[in-house]
Amino acid sequence: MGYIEPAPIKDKENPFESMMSRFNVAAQALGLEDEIYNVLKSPYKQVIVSLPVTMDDGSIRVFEGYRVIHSNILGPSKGGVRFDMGVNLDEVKALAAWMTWKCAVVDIPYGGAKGGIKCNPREMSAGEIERLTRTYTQTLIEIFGPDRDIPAPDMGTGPREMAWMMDEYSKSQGMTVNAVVTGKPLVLGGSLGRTEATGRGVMIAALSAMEKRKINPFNAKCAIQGFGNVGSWAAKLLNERGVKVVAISDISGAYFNDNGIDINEAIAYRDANKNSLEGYKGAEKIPGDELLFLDVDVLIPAAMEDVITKDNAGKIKAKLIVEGANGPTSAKADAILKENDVWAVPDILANAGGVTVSYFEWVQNRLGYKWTRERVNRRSDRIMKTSFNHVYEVSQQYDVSLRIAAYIVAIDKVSNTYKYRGGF
Ligand SMILES: NC(=O)C1=CN([C@@H]2O[C@H](COP(=O)(O)OP(=O)(O)OC[C@H]3O[C@@H](n4cnc5c(N)ncnc54)[C@H](OP(=O)(O)O)[C@@H]3O)[C@@H](O)[C@H]2O)C=CC1
Ligand SMILES: O=C(O)CCC(=O)C(=O)O
Repeated sequence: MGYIEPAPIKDKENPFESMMSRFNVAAQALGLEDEIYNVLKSPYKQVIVSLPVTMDDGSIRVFEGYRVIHSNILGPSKGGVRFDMGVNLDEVKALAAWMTWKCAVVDIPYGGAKGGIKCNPREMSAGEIERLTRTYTQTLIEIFGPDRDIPAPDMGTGPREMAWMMDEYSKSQGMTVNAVVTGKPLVLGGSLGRTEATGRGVMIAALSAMEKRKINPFNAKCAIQGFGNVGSWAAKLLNERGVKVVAISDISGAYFNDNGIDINEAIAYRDANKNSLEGYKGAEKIPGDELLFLDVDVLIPAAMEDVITKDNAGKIKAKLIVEGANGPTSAKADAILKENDVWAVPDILANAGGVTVSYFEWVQNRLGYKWTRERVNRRSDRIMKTSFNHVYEVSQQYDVSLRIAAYIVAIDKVSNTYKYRGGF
């Protein structure tokens, strides 16, 4: 009985409904036909699997796993796999739909998918995680494929899990198929630049938005929630470009230093401290939630969904929110942010650097050729800048927020492609 789940968090907005309410506004602005509206709002495939795994003590535990393919209109579906106790079908459905819109916003030829396993990897040994990852891959072997559905890392997963997935899939095909997942270790065909790609894209989106809002990076203060892959890379890269990062956080709490945190020191501390900032002395420890309400120019939520809600959006002092995480702002908070003239660079634009470099990884695997880091960064920076400028122009043209503009760009692209393909 050691595996009783925590009680669900009450009053959380349903992430799929949150996604749909933005989709509806954008669909209306575009005058989307009912027939296409119905196709785009419905996930194409939703799979729930039971995954029996032998634990280290010899017991067998059954985990619940998911893979949702929201759309394959633009191409094979693409999206990460999350290992977390909060994983549930509505969350995975929302995350899969966001992948469809994200790939469309940055104009890469993928549909959207997402997967996850309800588990707590922090309480599992490497062997248990490996068996779970391999069982998940094996159970969904018919779904995955380099031309069908291509997983990648998300919260709680990384290159290690992608290596196991690639190996398990390859064994089932009797040959090495490295293009079946992205975010792999370099030796298995991973791309230079993928590890930092999402944080790098967040940095480009933040600097592009700061320019439009006339915030000088060299005078700007920034707070970042979440110090995992996305948050720590965004912190490091923004800091290198002059932005003072005054607050960071992880599950252990938030850490504030108005003179600026030494990000390289914080990363080294985390890496030497079982991946946790607990006990970090380079800043004052403050309650985790207070980070959101600090007097900063830029706020980067880079941890999880639904942290900026109708109940706390009014307390945000930042002029700019750049969404490193997927779905950090609930739909009901949008109006409050608009009223207070807080701009939000939405997830489907701001964190698209990750999937962009995943696309480059897949292209390199298929070419059997490796690009230099410089080429990867140059091309992904260009895509992020071009996409930001496009979304900004659409927001001016339709007089809507950057979020609704990004949905307009995405829905327009997917619906036009659908019309050309027809017959779905
Ligand atoms: N990795 C990628 O390429 C992409 C990720 N994303 C999104 O970015 C977000 C973060 O993903 P990623 O960085 O990969 O995940 P990681 O697992 O690497 O990091 C998550 C971070 O969030 C922290 N965190 C979790 N809960 C809280 C909390 N309640 N308060 C403060 N911090 C918290 C974790 O702390 P601790 O370690 O202590 O648990 C950790 O620092 C997710 O929404 C993901 O979907 C989006 C696009 C691509
Ligand atoms: O890199 C990828 O393919 C997907 C990353 C992801 O899951 C995301 O952007 O949310």
